[in-house]
Formats: sequence, structure tokens, C-alpha cells
Amino acid sequence: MTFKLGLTGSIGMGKSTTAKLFAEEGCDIWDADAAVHRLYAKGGGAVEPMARLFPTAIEDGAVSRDKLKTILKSKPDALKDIERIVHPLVAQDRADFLEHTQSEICVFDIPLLFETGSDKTMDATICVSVGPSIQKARVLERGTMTEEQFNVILTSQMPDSEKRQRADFVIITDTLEHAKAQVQDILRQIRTSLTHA
Ligand SMILES: CC(C)(COP(=O)(O)OP(=O)(O)OC[C@H]1O[C@@H](n2cnc3c(N)ncnc32)[C@H](O)[C@@H]1O)[C@@H](O)C(=O)NCCC(=O)NCCS
Ligand SMILES: Nc1ncnc2c1ncn2[C@@H]1O[C@H](COP(=O)(O)OP(=O)(O)OP(=O)(O)O)[C@@H](O)[C@H]1O
Repeated sequence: MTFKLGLTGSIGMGKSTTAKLFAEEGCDIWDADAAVHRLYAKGGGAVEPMARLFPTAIEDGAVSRDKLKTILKSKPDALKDIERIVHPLVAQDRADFLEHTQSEICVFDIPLLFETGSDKTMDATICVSVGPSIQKARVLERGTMTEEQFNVILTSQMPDSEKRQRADFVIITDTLEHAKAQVQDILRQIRTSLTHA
């Protein structure tokens, strides 16, 4: 039996970075954002249904994120329609991964873990968090989003404070060394609970 550890956190809080730390400790990782990238790519499962609803978002047989962001700029509500197409396909990708993993502890990096109710399918949950000014600076430093786009995403997510309250564990992502120590401590606790189960 695989122990399923759900990893979440608001935009730019350090999910991918923390997931890599778990991978370094030997955990298999499933990444919801990476699944969306596969689904949007040429030949991916989301291309056809997205083309039906958002024909202008298709470029060279793939879903263009830039085009989607342009659509969202004039129509923020379109995010809900995108989610209705994408989320069931993402759920299928996750089920396929779970069927094939051999890992004792798997980490599921899911930005919308609590919003979609996926937390209920996990054995434990983690929220990564850091102060709001560091969060915003880190996202804008990447240069892939404007402040306006950052705000659209942020307001569509559950507030950080609520995620932290709901999660079984919180990892503060202020430095890599601190995050690594917290990852190792969580794994120690889970492994101890598994050997005593
Ligand atoms: C809005 C889009 C075009 C922005 O693309 P872009 O490449 O600039 O950003 P990226 O995909 O890396 O997302 C950055 C972060 O935004 C957050 N985010 C993305 N989609 C959503 C959403 N529907 N609701 C809330 N937050 C979201 C996540 O924290 C994510 O890690 C893209 O995220 C998208 O198509 N989202 C819809 C699919 C979805 O719901 N994905 C979430 C994981 S299942
Ligand atoms: N523990 C940490 N110490 C220092 N910097 C960190 C830490 N964790 C993440 N960062 C930095 O914060 C930024 C965002 O991290 P990351 O991409 O892991 O976040 P994310 O939550 O996966 O983002 P998104 O929600 O956009 O997918 C990156 O520049 C990363 O280097």
C-alpha cells in the first residue's frame, strides 16, 4: 500500500521546490501542473475539448497558455470552464500514476488540493507557505505573469491561512535548508507511524 501525501500551497509558495526535496528522500512524485502540461501538448487529451470551447486558444495543435491568459484577461470566469474540461482528465492521469507506482510514500503536488476535495483521497496533507510579500516577489521574478494575472489566480485560490489550518503539516519555505529539515522530519513521523501501524 502506498502512503499518499498531498502537497499544496498557494501560487508561488514553493510546491515544486518542496516536491523535489521529497524526491531526493526517495518519494515518487505526481505533479498536477505537469499533468496539465501533458494534456495541453500536441496530441494531449485536453486539446480537442478545449478547441471546441476556446478555438482561439489552439496554436500548432496544442493549447497555448499565453492565449488562455489573454482570454482570462477579458473573461476571468473562463477559468471555471477550463477547469470543467481539465480537472476530470487530471484525475484520470493521477489514477494511472497510482496504479503503477512502487513507492512506499508518494507525494501528490496539487495546487487545488482542498478546493477540489482531493484532500479526502490522501492519507495526510501538507501546506507550503511563506509571507505574502515574498510570495508575490517570487512569482513576479519568474516573469511569466503580470501582477494582474497573479491576482486573478490568487483570488481564485483558497486563502493561505485556511490551507494552513486544514493541512496536517505546514512547511515554511523561507530557505531551502529549513524546508529540507521539515521534509525529513515529516517523513520520519510518517515512517514511524507506518512501522507501528
Ligand atoms: C491559467 C493558466 C493558463 C496559467 O498558465 P501558466 O503557465 O502561466 O501558469 P501555471 O500553469 O504554471 O500555473 C501557476 C500556478 O497558478 C495556479 N493555478 C493554475 N490554475 C489554477 C486554477 N484553475 N485555479 C487556481 N489556481 C490555479 C497554481 O498554483 C499553479 O501552480 C494555467 O494554469 C491553466 O490553464 N490553468 C487551468 C488548469 C488548472 O486548473 N490547473 C491547476 C492544476 S490542476
Ligand atoms: N524553501 C525555499 N527557499 C528559498 N526559495 C524557495 C523555497 N521554495 C521555493 N522557493 C523559490 O520560490 C519560487 C517559487 O517556487 P516553486 O516554483 O517551487 O513554487 P510553486 O508553489 O510550485 O509555484 P506555482 O504555484 O506557480 O506552481 C522559486 O523561485 C523557488 O526557487
